[in-house]
Amino acid sequence: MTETSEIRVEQTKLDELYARLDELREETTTRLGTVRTSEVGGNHQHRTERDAFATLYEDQLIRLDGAEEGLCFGRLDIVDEDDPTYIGRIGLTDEQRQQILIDWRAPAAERFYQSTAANPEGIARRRHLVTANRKVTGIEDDVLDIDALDDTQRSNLQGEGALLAALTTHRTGRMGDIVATIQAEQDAIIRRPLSGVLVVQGGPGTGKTAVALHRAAFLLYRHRERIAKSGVLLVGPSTVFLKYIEKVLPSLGETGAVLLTPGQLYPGLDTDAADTPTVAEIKGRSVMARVLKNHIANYQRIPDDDVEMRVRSHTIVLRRRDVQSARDRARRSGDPHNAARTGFVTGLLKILADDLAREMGLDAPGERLPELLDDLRSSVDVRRALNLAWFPIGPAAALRSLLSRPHKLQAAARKLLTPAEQSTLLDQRRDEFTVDDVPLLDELAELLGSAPQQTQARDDSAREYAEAVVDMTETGGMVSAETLAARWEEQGPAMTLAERALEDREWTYGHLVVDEAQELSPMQWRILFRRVPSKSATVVGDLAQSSQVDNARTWSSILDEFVGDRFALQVLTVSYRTPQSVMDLANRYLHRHFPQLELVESVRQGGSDPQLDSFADESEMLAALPEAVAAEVSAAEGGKIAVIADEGLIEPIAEAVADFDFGRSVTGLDHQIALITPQQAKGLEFDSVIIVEPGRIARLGSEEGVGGLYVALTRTTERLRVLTSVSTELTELFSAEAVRQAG
Ligand SMILES: Nc1ncnc2c1ncn2[C@@H]1O[C@H](COP(=O)(O)OP(=O)(O)OP(=O)(O)O)[C@@H](O)[C@H]1O
Repeated sequence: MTETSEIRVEQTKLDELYARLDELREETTTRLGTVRTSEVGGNHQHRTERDAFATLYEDQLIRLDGAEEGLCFGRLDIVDEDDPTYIGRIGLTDEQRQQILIDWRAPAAERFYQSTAANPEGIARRRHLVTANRKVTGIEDDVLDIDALDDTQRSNLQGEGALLAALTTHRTGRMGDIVATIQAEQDAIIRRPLSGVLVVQGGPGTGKTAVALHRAAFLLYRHRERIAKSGVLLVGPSTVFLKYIEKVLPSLGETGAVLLTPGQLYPGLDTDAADTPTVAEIKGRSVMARVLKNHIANYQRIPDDDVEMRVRSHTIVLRRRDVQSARDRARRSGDPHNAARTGFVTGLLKILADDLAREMGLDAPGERLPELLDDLRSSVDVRRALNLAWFPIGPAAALRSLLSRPHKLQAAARKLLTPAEQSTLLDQRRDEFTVDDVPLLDELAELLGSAPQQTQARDDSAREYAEAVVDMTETGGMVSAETLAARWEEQGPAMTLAERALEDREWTYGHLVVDEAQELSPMQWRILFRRVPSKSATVVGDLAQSSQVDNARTWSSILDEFVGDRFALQVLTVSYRTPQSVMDLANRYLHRHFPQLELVESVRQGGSDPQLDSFADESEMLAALPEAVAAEVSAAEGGKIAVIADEGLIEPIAEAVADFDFGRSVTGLDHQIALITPQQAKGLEFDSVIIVEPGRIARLGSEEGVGGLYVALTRTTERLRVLTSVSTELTELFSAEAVRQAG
């Protein structure tokens, strides 16, 4: 058979699958219509069931719609089986309940990704189908067991490299799924068991994010009953990054994940404000947990002497020893500060009521107890004395007080932070909360108990974000009728998984996925494991891209405090993004600073050489920028371009490129050109990248700078251009490159 006739065969199969998809859509739409128009009213149970079914059908429809593009992408010819098996985005059965398409996550699909010529696992041939708009446009075959193929089959081998085809398409500003071309080493990670901590270390572009997202989809599918109710928490470095990846899970039919940045982990707060690296480092240390504990304990104080208090016209005494025993009892309860205060205050009020009764000439309070308690409560002296002894406070106020009052910080941090470190924290304090305050607030909320008023009121941006997540999650989470009914019972119909999770500081998720995990501080790990007490987690990152690159840092040293050595480590070494020519330059740069870190090989051999443009000074460089951008726009042929520069240069660059279709930060993803900092560039990729003034990014070789420049160097899928007005270490590497090439 020729390629065209092979394509015809596959087209017939594809037509059959799409026909079934259409049929199921129609059936589900009819069912949904019937449920929706069924008699309104009925008792609560009926309403609950009806709504549960409506949601089920809506979810089903979304799943079916989501499978429209690329419904079927693979075929397996299994030795000794007459009919081939087809693999797709979802599973389908025909009217007789015969399986006609296997979901990529089902056990039966494993061999599609795992089998190799060395270990064919009973597969004679694996076929990738390239499709567009319900048409088969290409076929690629891997023959895994040549002996198992007959002569005709052997002569019909064809293919254009589905993987390379996928890799060389233009970037769209949003990450897509890789379900058709998952590689065996990636698949092995995706399908690992749910429990325990799995760390995936890999250089830039090795598919860590892709693997983490497909693993989340896999776990939601395979362990739906265990984790769909609680959901998956996915934490990424920035809102730009979350926007970049937000479509992957819905495209896989899964929306049971809540996507947050570290600045959004505390309900009511949504911040990307950053501290200086020195302050962030101190705030991130695990010893801060002890500082905070001491700080709260300091709000439980025994007075130096007995305290005289006026209650109406009487004088009573709050005895020091009574305060001490009430405090000890309250502490022994193990309740958080604000909850334990109730027991503390009640105990003391009883004693004071006895005293007051005696002052009034009564033997005991007796029936007048409520009246006496009212008197005590309305006494300013009593309120002040009890508050001084056990001060009710919320997390935000407690943190502000710790970071702004030297004596409070000193009292809490004695022997834990040096006087110089304490001064650093006090000197650098800011009005707004920062990303590194988030775990401190959460820790305080844990120590204090009930949510404080001031953090319940969400500010507008937080609400908007929550709504965006809710919009996304509401639609496709595969919620069972039972779950939905339970949810209705408890919360009413308006609460979706994401909404509840975002509102509730004590919400616990079924699985945690952390991307760019090398960036997290010990305090951030504490908040994450508090959200996922089962410690079922997929942690992906690259130590080399860290803003705190340091030769001694390993995943063991990062996780030791939380899970000891109980984590599995998988390493990915092949980059699917950056061409080898650019990777060589990035490797060389990295190796200079961190010779122990593993170098990355690229799947894309060759590629155009990175280009360096040197200028006499910064203004000359900025003047030349529009021409460089124009050249990249034309070379990218409609693809995406990033201009990456240090924060301080963003404004002048924005002026220089004002005539182009560009956007800054998160809006950059919706324009042809994104103007971003290395921090914002984390995890993203573009067809072409222009780095402006690498010396400013590298900041004289500071650890943060090296990681940042390495990130910037590895964002391109095609072309890299560097503009500089000062000679730097990177410039030297360019000449080395040229020499190497000349040789
Ligand atoms: N098996 C695959 N098939 C097709 N494309 C793939 C595959 N694996 C990875 N890619 C693509 O390679 C690119 C890099 O992947 P990804 O962003 O997941 O890498 P990463 O390791 O997270 O990178 P970084 O550390 O730089 O953030 C993406 O465009 C991704 O879609």
